[in-house]
Amino acid sequence: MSDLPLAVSHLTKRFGSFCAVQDVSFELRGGEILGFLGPNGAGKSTSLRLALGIMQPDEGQSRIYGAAPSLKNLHRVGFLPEERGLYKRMTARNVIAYFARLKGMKNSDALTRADELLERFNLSDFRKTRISRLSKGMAQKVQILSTLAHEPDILILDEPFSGLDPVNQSDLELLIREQHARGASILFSTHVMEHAERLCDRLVMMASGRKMFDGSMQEAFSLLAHKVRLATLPERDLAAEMRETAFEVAPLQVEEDDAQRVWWEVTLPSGATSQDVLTTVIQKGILIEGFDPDERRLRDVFVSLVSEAEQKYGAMRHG
Ligand SMILES: Nc1ncnc2c1ncn2[C@@H]1O[C@H](COP(=O)(O)OP(=O)(O)OP(=O)(O)O)[C@@H](O)[C@H]1O
Repeated sequence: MSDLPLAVSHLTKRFGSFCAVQDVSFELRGGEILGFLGPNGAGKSTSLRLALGIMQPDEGQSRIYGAAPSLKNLHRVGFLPEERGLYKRMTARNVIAYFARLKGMKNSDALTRADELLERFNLSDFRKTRISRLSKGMAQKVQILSTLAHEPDILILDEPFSGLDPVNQSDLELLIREQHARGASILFSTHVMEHAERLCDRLVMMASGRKMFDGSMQEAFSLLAHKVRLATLPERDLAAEMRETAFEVAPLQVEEDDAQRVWWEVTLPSGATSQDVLTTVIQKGILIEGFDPDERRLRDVFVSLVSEAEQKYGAMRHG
């Protein structure tokens, strides 16, 4: 039996002539946090439903610890679906305990666990409040707690951050880290790159129904040209003076700034570091008046892959 918590291969799903998911393969490895990224309509939720056997693929297969999804192995999974919904007339405490019991916990243990989780996430005052009386964000927190109350080995969270305020988003990040620390393998989907940047070991990026990237955060960043910004005194023409080097330099701002500096953007060849740029500039006797190291963000990788997918595959998705 495979040790891989989740492995999907060549999943394809069509709705009529529309291809929601096309030949998608990826895996969730033991003990990792995997970010599942993609714009609206990319096929993330459909892929997760296919992965868990909630929906059947037209092609391809899914394996949870080496076996097709079944009641037996789904006990090891906590799934937060995209569509939220809890029994509105039940109290927060009972709803968490109910889901934990469904996944095999004893009633008394399930209630104790519900109390612990509600306390831990500042919802103790609401333990006897019906779901219908909770705010949307609170109800979502309760739903997330219901997903993980039975301490599953695998957590699959579809857009867990959406609809939460910044404080609750931080609480959720903490919760995900705690679940990771106890050994859970976690996959969460999001459009909010910052969460993925802070939490994930690896990323899978979807766009236009296809997998566009699968790799580490570092590998994602290496897809982008690495740039730094440098300021010089206005009399220096850094672009001209660096022409014979491996660095490509372009003026960033024609006007002098308040400190009478001009800014330049330097594109680094692969493997070069910010330090290499500084060394080269200093060796040329150019005074550096300002330095702004590259802040490559996942958002940039995302935008670039999404536009590539739309150009390549956008039209092919329909029929
Ligand atoms: N049951 C369905 N019938 C028809 N089309 C569907 C169905 N489910 C999903 N789709 C379509 O498949 C595409 C992918 O949807 P999916 O919900 O998987 O995307 P997503 O990446 O999760 O998007 P979002 O981030 O907006 O939730 C969308 O264009 C959607 O309209």
